[in-house]
Amino acid sequence: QKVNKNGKIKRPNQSFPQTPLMTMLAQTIAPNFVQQDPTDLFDILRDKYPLPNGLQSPFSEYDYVIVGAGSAGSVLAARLTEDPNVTVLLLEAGRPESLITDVPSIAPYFQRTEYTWPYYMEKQPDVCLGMINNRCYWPRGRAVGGTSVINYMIYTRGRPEEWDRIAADGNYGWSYADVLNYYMKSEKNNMRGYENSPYRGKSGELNVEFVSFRTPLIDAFLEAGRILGHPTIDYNSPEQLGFGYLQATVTAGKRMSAAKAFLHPNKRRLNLHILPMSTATKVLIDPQTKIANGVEYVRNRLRFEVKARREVILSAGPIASPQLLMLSGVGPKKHLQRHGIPVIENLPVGFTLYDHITFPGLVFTLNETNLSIIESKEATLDNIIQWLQFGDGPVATTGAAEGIGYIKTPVSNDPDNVPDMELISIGGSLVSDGGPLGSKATRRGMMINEQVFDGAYGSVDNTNTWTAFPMLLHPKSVGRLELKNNNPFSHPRMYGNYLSESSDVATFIAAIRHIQALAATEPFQKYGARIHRAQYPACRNTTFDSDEYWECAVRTFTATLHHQIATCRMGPDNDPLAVVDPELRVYGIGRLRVVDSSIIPRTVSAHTNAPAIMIGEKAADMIKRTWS
Ligand SMILES: Cc1cc2nc3c(=O)[nH]c(=O)nc-3n(C[C@H](O)[C@H](O)[C@H](O)COP(=O)(O)OP(=O)(O)OC[C@H]3O[C@@H](n4cnc5c(N)ncnc54)[C@H](O)[C@@H]3O)c2cc1C
Repeated sequence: QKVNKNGKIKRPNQSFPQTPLMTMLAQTIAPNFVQQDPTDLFDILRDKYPLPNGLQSPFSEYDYVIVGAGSAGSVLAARLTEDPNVTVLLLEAGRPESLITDVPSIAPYFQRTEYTWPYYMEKQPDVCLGMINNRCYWPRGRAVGGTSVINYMIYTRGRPEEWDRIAADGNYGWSYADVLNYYMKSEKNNMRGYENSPYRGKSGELNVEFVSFRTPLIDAFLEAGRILGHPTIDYNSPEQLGFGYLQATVTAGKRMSAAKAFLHPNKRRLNLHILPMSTATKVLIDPQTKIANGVEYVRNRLRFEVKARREVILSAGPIASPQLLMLSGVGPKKHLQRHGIPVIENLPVGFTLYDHITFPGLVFTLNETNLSIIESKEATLDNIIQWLQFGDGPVATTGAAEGIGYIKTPVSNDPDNVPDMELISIGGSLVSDGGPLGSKATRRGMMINEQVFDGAYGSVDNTNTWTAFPMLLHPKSVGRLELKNNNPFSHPRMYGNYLSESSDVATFIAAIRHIQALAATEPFQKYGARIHRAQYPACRNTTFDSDEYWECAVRTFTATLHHQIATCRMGPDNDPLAVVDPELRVYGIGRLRVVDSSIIPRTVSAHTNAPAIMIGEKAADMIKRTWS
């Protein structure tokens, strides 16, 4: 194949032709597999995943081929290869993580780096008005470790009622009691005070810790919560709703990605072959038998095929897994035909897409200095050395997120004790990394329009502030994912369809009122907390602090917290929107499963890293059972 100047394969709009000579040649040039990219200046800082035992190239056949070494794929590969007689190839498009991605406080930086798939939501006229080109940015992780290498490390599991509802829909094996076992299996709880909790795992590989550095603002948040009736609790315990200190996937102050937990310790297993920088382009499915038997992938600009004796498993995440299914002929018939893809199975791939959105613009100014995190003050050599040596200090903060509170707003009509909003207390706000020397990484990571930002927050940039991000847990609005074309290197079209239901807007406004009430309590008032009167171009005709103003504000800074789910929705066989069954097998196709956050069928009150890891754990047991 020809290669363009960016190192990307130039390919026509149809799948590229297989030339046997090319494949043979590729498979005999061993350095293509063992050599890292020689132009990669940061290679020295990265983890390495050579093939074990000095192997120069991968086998042509494995028991399992897993696509995507992300949160789910990493744990799945590790568990399947516990049996030394089982072989696994783990294909990953991204590179291994590095010393830099270990630094929790710079999490916002990674939303626009080589570790990111730079996806955008399709333009929606009434949201994301304050973003560059009025479009919301949907970055995903592209790394060994997947999105857990670029995320904010927040550890949450979802409420019992939510998982029980998923099970009640006909998804056997997915009740809260079932999933709790798998959450606990992965977890190594390192949080003082929770040692004897019956809900915390002790001997897993995934370290969960409190963040070692906190500002006084988190104690104000928790105290304000108690005043308004929210107890301070372990918010991941099933008993009640409340507020708590942030629980994070970190180990001694450093990021604990899924790769660090599950792949790094097992990289010398002879039966686990991990191939970074290898992009799957298609699942090979026999159109007659409808059985998946391998994967086509591209590495070092060359095309390869690998066979799977038992199963192919897609763990490429909520955007790439449905895309790969559709490219392979599994998806909505008419849609595939429109793109010239031969249809093997007609399934509603991409028909359901939920996301968790937030409004990051509710900023409270404070009248004391040295309260909140201000990047330009914290970025000192002393602090960096402190973190390198001891894993604490301001560099250990997970992007300044410090606490979480679950609330059920007055507009909720949920009959159960299920929250409709999560509040994330920040030891600062969107303005904390501004100023002349500031990185502005948070606003840039969200692709906020700088002019709109400066107009709204310029007067308080780089000052002491507090905010809580309200995260809409159970949106009624449903999005959709489609192919743009049949080129595996194109990004799909993603429609968030945000705030298209009025109840979603009402829930946001109710949450904003609740955050205002928290800020009005004594713990915040002793710091002189005052709401900042941000002015947005689109909201000029509204009165500040009216419901109309807040709706407009939310539609201006409509930011995703990156929890897209349900694009390969799990469901029983009578669910017209289901793509996989409760054992994650793709309907109508043999030996093909999807194992990642794309299968979560309904919204849960959780950031989706821990759920994805839980899904990988659970899938490993289901797969082992199938083949035992
Ligand atoms: C900026 C950001 C912040 C977040 N913060 C949090 C947080 O604080 N807490 C939390 O719980 N969740 C958070 N999330 C969400 C969470 O991290 C993800 O939902 C979760 O990691 C998804 O796991 P997954 O296994 O479904 O997919 P991923 O972890 O995304 O893994 C998919 C993998 O497949 C690879 N891949 C894709 N296509 C191909 C292909 N064709 N060939 C080979 N490999 C391929 C990708 O490169 C990736 O490594 C955040 C997400 C983002 C983007």
